[in-house]
Amino acid sequence: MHVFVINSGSSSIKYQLISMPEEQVICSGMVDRIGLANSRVDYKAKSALGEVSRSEEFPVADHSEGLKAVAKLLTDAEIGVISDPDQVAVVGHRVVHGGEKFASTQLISPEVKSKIKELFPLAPLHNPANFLGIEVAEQIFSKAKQVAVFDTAFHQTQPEVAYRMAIPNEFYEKHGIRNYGFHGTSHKYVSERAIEYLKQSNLKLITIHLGNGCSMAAVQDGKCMDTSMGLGPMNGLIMGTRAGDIDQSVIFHLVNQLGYSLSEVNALLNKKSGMLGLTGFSDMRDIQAQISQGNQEAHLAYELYAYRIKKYIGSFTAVMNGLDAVIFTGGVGENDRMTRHLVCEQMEYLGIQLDPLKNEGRKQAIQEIQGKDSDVKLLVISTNEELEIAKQCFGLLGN
Ligand SMILES: Nc1ncnc2c1ncn2[C@@H]1O[C@H](COP(=O)(O)OP(=O)(O)O)[C@@H](O)[C@H]1O
Ligand SMILES: CC(=O)OP(=O)(O)O
Ligand SMILES: [Mg+2]
Repeated sequence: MHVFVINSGSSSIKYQLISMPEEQVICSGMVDRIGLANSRVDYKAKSALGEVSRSEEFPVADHSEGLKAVAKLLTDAEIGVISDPDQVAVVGHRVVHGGEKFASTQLISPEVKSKIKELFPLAPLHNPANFLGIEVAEQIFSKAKQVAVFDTAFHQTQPEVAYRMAIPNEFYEKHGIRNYGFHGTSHKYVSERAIEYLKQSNLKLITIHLGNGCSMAAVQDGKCMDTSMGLGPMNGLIMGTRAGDIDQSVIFHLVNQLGYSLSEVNALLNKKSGMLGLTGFSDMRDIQAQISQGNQEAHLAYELYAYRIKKYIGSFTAVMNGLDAVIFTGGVGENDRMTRHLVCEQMEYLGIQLDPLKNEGRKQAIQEIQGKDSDVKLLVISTNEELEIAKQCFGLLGN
């Protein structure tokens, strides 16, 4: 069964065509910088001739054009992997916010679509792009079943003490204001890999997903017990461009004293803060380069970033009354040894001790980086949200 997985972001589309249940990636790629003059379409496929790839730069006005460009590559006479879009049986969509309505993967119907639309205000950077991806895919892959896999679903096992907020009850009861949590597909995927690898299911795990957006989850016996993001994907950890936890008074101060409008505050906290606000760069590789040039602000930003993660490790360990393993994942978690080093230093009290040599380089898909005296396993595991989405689709429709 061919599953085409689409992960639509605000300005990008990541995609993979995966043959299930073999879990074989037939092709993969990304459309980046949608809406700009220098958009880029990347495509990589395995064919009888070996690996083929193509990268093109041309203006891609919107998600519809982006997906059409991808469909053209999929069916290209020379480097394509299918002859007709109808060969795709299922399209799996990452949908960031599923609210309380969706605790599991859904076959997309008009009702599911209208619910996803209702949730736009809760994830304004993500759900509209996800919705657009669904509408365009329905046109291009018109014979395929469309499936939604929600970032929030894995976190629906959180107990009430973790997800309720101390505001009047009616805001929860009438308006669904509570903590939801995001990146659930990634937290689920890496926690399951860790459970398989450690050959034990009753484990207390902390999964740390560090990409552009960053979040952590406390996972006990395979179930999410708490997570660092809340109503929307803004709070918790410091991220590429998002501030994460801040004192709410900052918002009132910005509005009442500094004359900001609410939409300016929103843009400030979502798009201009985090590592970008602290250093002028959102990509950790650029910030690393600044540190090597002696930039003190860049160094301080790294310390803030790691300090926030340490605080969540402490609180999640308290929540679970113990800790067996910490898992680093996402572009930063998988590649940035300095982040892992700063997070793990001076954590002996919690049984965490990093081996600096093992932390240096990545040799295995699942790499252990703890020292010999560490009570807690420290694992670096590559996330694969696309594969997890394909698995969910196969689970729903495979038989
Ligand atoms: N070799 C590396 N060293 C340090 N950071 C890296 C490296 N490669 C990628 N990153 C970081 O990973 C981030 C992207 O992570 P990713 O999980 O792909 O993000 P997302 O899926 O949220 O777009 C980049 O912005 C960069 O900060
Ligand atoms: C939910 C979220 O923050 O997603 P991303 O990291 O893809 O921006
Ligand atoms: Mg991501």
